[in-house]
Amino acid sequence: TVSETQAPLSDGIELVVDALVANGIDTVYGVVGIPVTDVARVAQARGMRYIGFRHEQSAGHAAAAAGFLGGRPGVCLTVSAPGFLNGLVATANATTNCFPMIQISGSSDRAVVDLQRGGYEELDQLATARPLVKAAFRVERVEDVGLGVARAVRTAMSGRPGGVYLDLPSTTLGAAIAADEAARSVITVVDPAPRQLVSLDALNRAVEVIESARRPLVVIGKGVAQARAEHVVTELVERTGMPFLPMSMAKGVLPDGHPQSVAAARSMAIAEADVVVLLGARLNWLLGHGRSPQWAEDARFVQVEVEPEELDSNRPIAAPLVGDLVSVVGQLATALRPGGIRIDQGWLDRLSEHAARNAAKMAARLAADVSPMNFSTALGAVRDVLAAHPGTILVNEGANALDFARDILPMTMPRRRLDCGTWGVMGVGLGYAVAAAVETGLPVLAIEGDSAFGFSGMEVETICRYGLPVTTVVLNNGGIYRGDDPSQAPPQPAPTALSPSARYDQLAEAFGGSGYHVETPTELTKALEAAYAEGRPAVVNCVIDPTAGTESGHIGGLNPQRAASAA
Ligand SMILES: Cc1ncc(Cc2csc(CCOP(=O)(O)OP(=O)(O)O)c2C)c(N)n1
Ligand SMILES: [Mg+2]
Repeated sequence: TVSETQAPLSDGIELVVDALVANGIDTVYGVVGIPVTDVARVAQARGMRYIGFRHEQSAGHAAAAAGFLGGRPGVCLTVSAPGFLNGLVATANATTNCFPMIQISGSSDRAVVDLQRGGYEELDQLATARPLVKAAFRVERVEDVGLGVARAVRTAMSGRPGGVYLDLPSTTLGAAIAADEAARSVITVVDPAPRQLVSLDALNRAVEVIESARRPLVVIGKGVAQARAEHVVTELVERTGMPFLPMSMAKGVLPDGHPQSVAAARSMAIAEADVVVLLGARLNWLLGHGRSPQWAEDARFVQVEVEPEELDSNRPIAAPLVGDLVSVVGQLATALRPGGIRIDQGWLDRLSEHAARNAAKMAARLAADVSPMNFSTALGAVRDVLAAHPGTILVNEGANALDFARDILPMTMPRRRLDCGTWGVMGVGLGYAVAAAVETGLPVLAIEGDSAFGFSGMEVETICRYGLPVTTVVLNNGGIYRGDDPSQAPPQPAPTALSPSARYDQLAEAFGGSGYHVETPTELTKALEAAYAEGRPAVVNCVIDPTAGTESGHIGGLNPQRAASAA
């Protein structure tokens, strides 16, 4: 309360909300509790959306997805210690994925924590977060809250985007400050991700390398989707005629059906390319570290990358271009002369023939009349429904559920696919789905392995509580990778086993959503069409042949190669 004479007061809780609003943040994803519940209340009172989750990891994944989709940091709000730790997985994953997000967490009284006196939810959260995120800041003084938020916004967005941790002790949140001083302390960040162009020397070097190519290949990474660089990348690809390969979350930057896409001939394109142009794509494990035999020993790499230290991480980069993708790809597209690259037409023809053969083999698998369904026949039905709803945002996780869906479900627009990403994290699904629906208002289709679904399954209640247009399809093969793994010690279930007759559809019904249990492609098609027509929360329990999967999907080779047991 304010007496007649006293100047109006604000406090840390009001101030953190003022600072978020001043920086264009309109949504907070979180789980409330001590000491942040009033932050969520004040956010709502200020006209922001607060989306309350069942687990902080999903709230954090939602904030990360909001950052990827929305072009400004997503914000996750967590309570101290265990809530902070639950959210930290998502902030670390956002950092690995280069998605801009801020995890704001309450923390316990420093005076007690630093003397380890056994305080409530005692943990040095700043020290815990620092090694796992792009940057971590703590605000001790209430007058610095605006500065802390501004630093978090700029750090999350600039250079290589990532996850930033902002620690707000309960004492800071509760501290009073004169309202006029509070207003003056708020900082609105100007141009959080400034343009960065390359020098003429660097540009000419890259032009020389690219124009020397006979078998060039453009690899489009999710950084292009994140940077909203689809227009300049389309110009570069179509002006030069170079074939391109999209990484999974870059699908749709150019439509998957584009004549220059060589996704269906990926291995051949990678093995035979003599000049590789990496656009917002890192030569990490997802690209075999750029090593032979997957890649040609003498291939030369041009890399457009905002983080200089990424260059040469796996292969020497013949022409490094350090800057932001929109600026640098625009410079490159202009500098490359039409017809300046003499691409080997015979190579292009062989790639097209190979891609057409692979596409025909896939089409046969999708149309196979088998029962029970397998991944191909189920996803063949999904593919046809998705084609009728091109604006859909697709969320996808699992092992086989991921690998088959990535190859079978084409994307035609950028930022319409969200999946396990660079870290291969299970548990992103429903958090990503919530953010996709909240941020875009578009229909969301989550294609989930049954194990992957379980990591965030309770968020079905969140989806139902907000009435979001999210349809979750559980590809239920009764296990992690497959459902027929023999147990080493019956009657114990095998380590990979899940309930073979689980009815995930009934979870939706428990919270007022629609549930569908399907065993054929026709039933799956009908369920999806009904869910789209309703535009409300739905879970489709899709029975898949338990023998249909392979251990670890396409990356089984990463498991330990056990020489002893092979002997
Ligand atoms: C946080 C975390 N914990 C465990 C794992 C290890 C894993 C990789 S893929 C996967 C699930 C595979 O089963 P699912 O039923 O979803 O898919 P399918 O192959 O179609 O049967 C697990 C548990 C990862 N990557 N992340
Ligand atoms: Mg499974």
